[in-house]
Amino acid sequence: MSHPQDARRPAKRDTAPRRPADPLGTPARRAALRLLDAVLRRGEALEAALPAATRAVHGPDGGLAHAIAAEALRRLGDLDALIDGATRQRLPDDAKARMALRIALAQTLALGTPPHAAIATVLPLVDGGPRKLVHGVFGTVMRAGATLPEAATLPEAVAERWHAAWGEEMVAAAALSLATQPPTDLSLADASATEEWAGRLSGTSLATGSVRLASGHAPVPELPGFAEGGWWVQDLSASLPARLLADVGGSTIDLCAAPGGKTLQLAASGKAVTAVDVSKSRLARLRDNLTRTGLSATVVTADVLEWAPAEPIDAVLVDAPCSATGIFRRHPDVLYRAHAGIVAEMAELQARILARAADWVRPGGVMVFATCSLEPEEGEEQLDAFLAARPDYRLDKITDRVPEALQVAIRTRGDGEHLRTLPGMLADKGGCDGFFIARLTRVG
Ligand SMILES: C[S@@+](CC[C@H](N)C(=O)[O-])C[C@H]1O[C@@H](n2cnc3c(N)ncnc32)[C@H](O)[C@@H]1O
Repeated sequence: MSHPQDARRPAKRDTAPRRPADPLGTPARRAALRLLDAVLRRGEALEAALPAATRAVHGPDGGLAHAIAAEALRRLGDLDALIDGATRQRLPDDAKARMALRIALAQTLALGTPPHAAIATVLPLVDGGPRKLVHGVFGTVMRAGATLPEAATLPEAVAERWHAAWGEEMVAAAALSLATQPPTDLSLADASATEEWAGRLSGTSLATGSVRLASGHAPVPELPGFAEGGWWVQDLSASLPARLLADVGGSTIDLCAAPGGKTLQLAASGKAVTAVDVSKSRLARLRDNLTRTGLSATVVTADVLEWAPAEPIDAVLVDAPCSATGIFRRHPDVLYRAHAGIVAEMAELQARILARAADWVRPGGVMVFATCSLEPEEGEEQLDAFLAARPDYRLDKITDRVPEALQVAIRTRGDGEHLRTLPGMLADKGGCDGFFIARLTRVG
C-alpha cells in the first residue's frame, strides 16, 4: 500500500556504486566464492549451502559452481601452498584475494579450465580491490608450470587426529583418496540380478546386491534403471549395516533413516520397516526414493530422543548422526567443519540415542550401530562405553554376514567382532567410505 505522502516525497536516488555487469562465466565463480565462504567461514555443509549460494545463477552454472568449490576444498592445502609460494606477505586465510586465487587455480589445475578463462572470470570478484595482486600471483604460479601432487594435503588438525588413531599408512591412503574422484556404488532392489545390472550399467560387482561404476559415468538420473527404481546410490561400506540384519525377522526400526539408503535395503529384503527421522526435508527424499523403487516402509517424522515404539521390537538399526568424516571423498567440506568439538558433541548425541534404542529391543533382539565417521569417539570408544553400561548386550560375531571383499574390515573385540572400514581398503578397486559398524544382541 502506498503512503499518502509518497507523492510529495522526492524520489530516493540510488547512490550505491553499481557493479558493472558480470562477464559470461563470472556468476558461477561468484557462486563458488559464496560456497567457499559458507563452508570455511560459517562452517556450513557444502550441500546445505548450495540453494542460497546458487540462487542467482542459471542452468549448468549451479553445477559448475558446486564442482569448483568442491575441487577447491579437496585441494585447499595444495592450492594454498602454491599461493603462499608466490606471495611475499602471507594472505590471511579468509582474504578475498586468497579465495579468488583458490577458485582460479582449482579450475586450471584440477578441472582443466584454460588459464586465461579461469583468471578472466575470477578477476571481477576482486574488482575495486586486490585485482593486480590476484592477477600477478596467478601468473607467477602458471609460469612456474605448477601441478598438483598425486596425494592431496589433508588439513593439519585432521591429519594429526587420524595419525594418532590409525597411523601413518591410513593418513597416506586418505590423502591419496582425497585427490581421487571416487567411484559410484549402487545398491540393487533385486540382489539376485547383480550380474545383469553390472552388465547393463557397464560396472563391476564387489558384493552381491551392489554394482560399482567407475567415476566419469553419465549423470545418475540418466543411467539405465534409475527411473524404473532398480537401484539407488549407496557406497558399499554404507550397505554393510543393513546386511548385518539380513537373518533377523520381525519388526525392524530404522532410526535416523533419511534419505533412506538403509530403509530401502531393509524393505527390499522383505522386512516390515519403520523409518524414523527428525528432518522433514530429508524424509521427503526418503519418500521419493520409496516411490521410485516401488518399495514400502512406515515413515515417522520424530525426534528419537522423544519418540518411542509402542511395543518391544525385534531389530533396530541406529545409523546415528555423526561428524561424517568417513565420507570425505565425496564431501571434502567435512574436513574443514568436523573439528574436535563437533566430534565430541556428536558422540554425546549418539550415546543418548543408543541408550534409548537399547531399551526398545526385546530380549533376543538385535541392534546395529553404525556411523560414517573415522573418529574412534564415534565408533570404537562409543561401543566400549555402551558395553560397559549395558551388560544385557553382547557384541556379535559377524564374519558370516560380511561380503568377502570387506572382510578385511573385521576387527575382533573380546568374543565379538565389529567392522572398521578405512581409506586404503579396496584401494585397487576404487576404495570405500570410512564406517564403524557393530551388531549387538540383547541377552538379558
Ligand atoms: C547418517 S544420517 C542417516 C542416513 C540414512 N540412515 C541413510 O542410510 O540414508 C543421520 C540422520 O539422523 C537424523 N537425525 C539427527 N538427529 C536426530 C534425532 N534427534 N532424531 C531423529 N533423527 C535424527 C538426521 O536428520 C539424518 O538424516
